[in-house]
Amino acid sequence: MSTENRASRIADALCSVGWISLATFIEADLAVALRRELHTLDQQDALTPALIGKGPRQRLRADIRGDRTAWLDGASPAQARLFVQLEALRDHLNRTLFIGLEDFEAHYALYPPGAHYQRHVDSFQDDNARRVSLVIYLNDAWRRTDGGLLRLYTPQSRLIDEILPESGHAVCFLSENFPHEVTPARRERASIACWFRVRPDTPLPL
Ligand SMILES: O=C(O)CCC(=O)C(=O)O
Ligand SMILES: [Fe+2]
Repeated sequence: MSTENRASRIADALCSVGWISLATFIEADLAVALRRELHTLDQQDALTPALIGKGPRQRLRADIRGDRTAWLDGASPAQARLFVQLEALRDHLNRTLFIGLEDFEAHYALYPPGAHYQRHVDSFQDDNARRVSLVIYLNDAWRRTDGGLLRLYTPQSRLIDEILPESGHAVCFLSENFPHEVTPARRERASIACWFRVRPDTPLPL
């Protein structure tokens, strides 16, 4: 599927049901290159325990989330390739949904065995700039028994789907509307989480 077709499937889903799970968001060789880079960063101790909250409220809570993360800057060849796709998606969503996504931020996340991420929504109490969440998975041959499932809920807390974090797969949803959690992983779990953002203090669409 072309980048344009993929983007239009995502746009259609976001404006109808508000979420989509995609079996192939990035090509297999790009997933391999990104996973290698993530492991190199880990070996260099460049990943830091993820914090929750924002600004002065930020704190470390391994009981809430146990992953280690590193922001992407788009500089390496693999990241540059990914950023072209993310930028094309941002542009497409803006042209079709008129949501004014100004930029995106993306981080690598590595969940060691035993780590999880409690149920949450991706926008902050005092900052709702994040409008679209996209998580891309980088793990080979993931089985349900490996845990580490993304459980996605409706705004009314009904379970919608459980997504396996299999290499190349992605899930995309409206950041404010869909609570979600990562169940405890039984093996190391690698991913990239991205958030497309509007300018701060933009009112929510009616
Ligand atoms: O890795 C996932 O499946 C979801 C991660 C997540 O919810 C987050 O980083 O906000
Ligand atoms: Fe999240």
